[in-house]
Amino acid sequence: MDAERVKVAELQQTMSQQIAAARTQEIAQRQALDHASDEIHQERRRHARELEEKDTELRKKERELREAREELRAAHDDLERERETIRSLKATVSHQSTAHVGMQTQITAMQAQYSAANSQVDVLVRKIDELTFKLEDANKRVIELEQETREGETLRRKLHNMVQELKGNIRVFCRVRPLLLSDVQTIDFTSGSGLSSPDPEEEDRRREEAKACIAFPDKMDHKDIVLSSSSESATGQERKDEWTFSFDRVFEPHSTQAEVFEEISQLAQSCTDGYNVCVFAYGQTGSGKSFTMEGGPTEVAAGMIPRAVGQVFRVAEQLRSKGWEYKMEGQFLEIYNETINDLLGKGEFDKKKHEIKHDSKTGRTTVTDVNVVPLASAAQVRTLLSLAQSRRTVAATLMNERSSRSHSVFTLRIRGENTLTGEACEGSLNLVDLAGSERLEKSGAAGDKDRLRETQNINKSLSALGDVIAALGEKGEGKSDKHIPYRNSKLTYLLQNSLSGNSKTLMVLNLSPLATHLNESLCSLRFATKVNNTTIGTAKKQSRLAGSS
Ligand SMILES: Nc1ncnc2c1ncn2[C@@H]1O[C@H](COP(=O)(O)OP(=O)(O)OP(=O)(O)O)[C@@H](O)[C@H]1O
Repeated sequence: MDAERVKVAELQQTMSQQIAAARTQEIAQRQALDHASDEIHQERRRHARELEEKDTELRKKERELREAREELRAAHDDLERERETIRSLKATVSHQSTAHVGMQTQITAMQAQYSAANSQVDVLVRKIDELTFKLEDANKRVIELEQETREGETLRRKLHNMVQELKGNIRVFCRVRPLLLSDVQTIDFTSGSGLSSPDPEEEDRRREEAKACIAFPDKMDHKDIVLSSSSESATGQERKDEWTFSFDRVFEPHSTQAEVFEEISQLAQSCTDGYNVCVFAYGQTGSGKSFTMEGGPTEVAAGMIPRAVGQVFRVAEQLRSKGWEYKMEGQFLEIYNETINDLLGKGEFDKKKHEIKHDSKTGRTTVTDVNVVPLASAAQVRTLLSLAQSRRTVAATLMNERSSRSHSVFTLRIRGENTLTGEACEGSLNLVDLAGSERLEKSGAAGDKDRLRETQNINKSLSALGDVIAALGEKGEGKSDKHIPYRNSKLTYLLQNSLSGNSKTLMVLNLSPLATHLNESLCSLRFATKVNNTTIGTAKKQSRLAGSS
């Protein structure tokens, strides 16, 4: 038992030792376990951390992958676009290549052209040289021709004046005006057969009856006019009378203002050559003097004054290229009852007393206290003319309700200087509308004191004009000491320098076509014939020609 007990005690001890050893081992193992558990825990934490890091990294990689994919897509798109651009560039390049080939061909062609043009240029340069040479030659010729033209112009002036002089210094034109409606009405009125007839045949018959028998037989040169009348003698026999007159030119009733002016234009031109030109319109009241000289308001109806003035301005302008510079001035006077009125004056009536002065040295005539207007254009002259027209003394007579009872004298003075040739000239153009030339009993003036005085004055001055012309004619025929009665009337005294010597005169005789005016027409024709037969100053003409430059 004790053995047992010792055994048990030994067992117990062994067991206790074992237990203690087991405990120590357990503690050790536990410690090892704790340690291992710690390590596991740490490992886990580390692993978790690593996992987390990996996760973060993964997410980062995924984001980067997404971004990379995005970029890839964008790059892909870019690439597509680039490809597209490249495709289009390739197309352009191929197009350009084609164009280039075309251009190359063109360049080759152009080069060929260029070299051809170059050869042409060479030819042209040679031609230009030749032309320059010719141009220099031509320029020299132009200068020579200009010189010749100037000399030709001087010669033309000489010849022009020679022709005018050969025609005679005083020329006479005769113009018969057409029958007017008012003429027929006047005849109707006096014959008492009613003022207007609706019957055209009756109208024609009356027109024929009203007309004087006037014929124009010279259809070539238009120089003759024949008046005829038939009457019954006391014994009942028919008596026929015929009168033939010849003038420088006869104008029939249908003649236009332009046709009349054509004949006068050369004469008007003389004043730009330094001559005094005088154009008179002569004839009984209502015969068409004012119509001839002033004319109507239209271009076609414009009379000799506006046409002559227009021509003078035109010629002056043309002569400018030949070195001529002209200055022009105008005056417009009226002689009424032997008194001078200034038609360009300011007031309603001209109350000033005007005197006529002649400068024997210069041959210039001036009238004191009258307006002399510098003229710059033909249009300005037209304005002056209408101003003067409104101021003219117009009085009624039996024969023409707008009868002008005064002489009107329009004077255009022209001074010219040639800067190239050194020539100078001074001329004047006098356009005179004479008062009606009818006799006393016809004008109905006999019963009216004022009209009687007017008519006497008109007749006095017209016969003074006739006397002056006749005396000038005698002087021209050799009576060098013949006295010329210029002072017998204001009209002749005013026109003294334009009627003699260095002057050219034209008288336009105006005739009425009416049978009732036949006697008056015959008187006018006889006066005009006397004037037409006058030749003035032949000797003077020659000396002027010889001396003129
Ligand atoms: N050639 C013509 N063509 C058309 N009408 C004309 C012509 N000549 C004159 N007449 C007309 O005859 C009328 C008288 O003419 P104008 O007034 O010119 O006469 P006049 O001789 O000047 O008269 P006065 O001596 O009274 O001034 C006017 O109505 C005018 O228009």
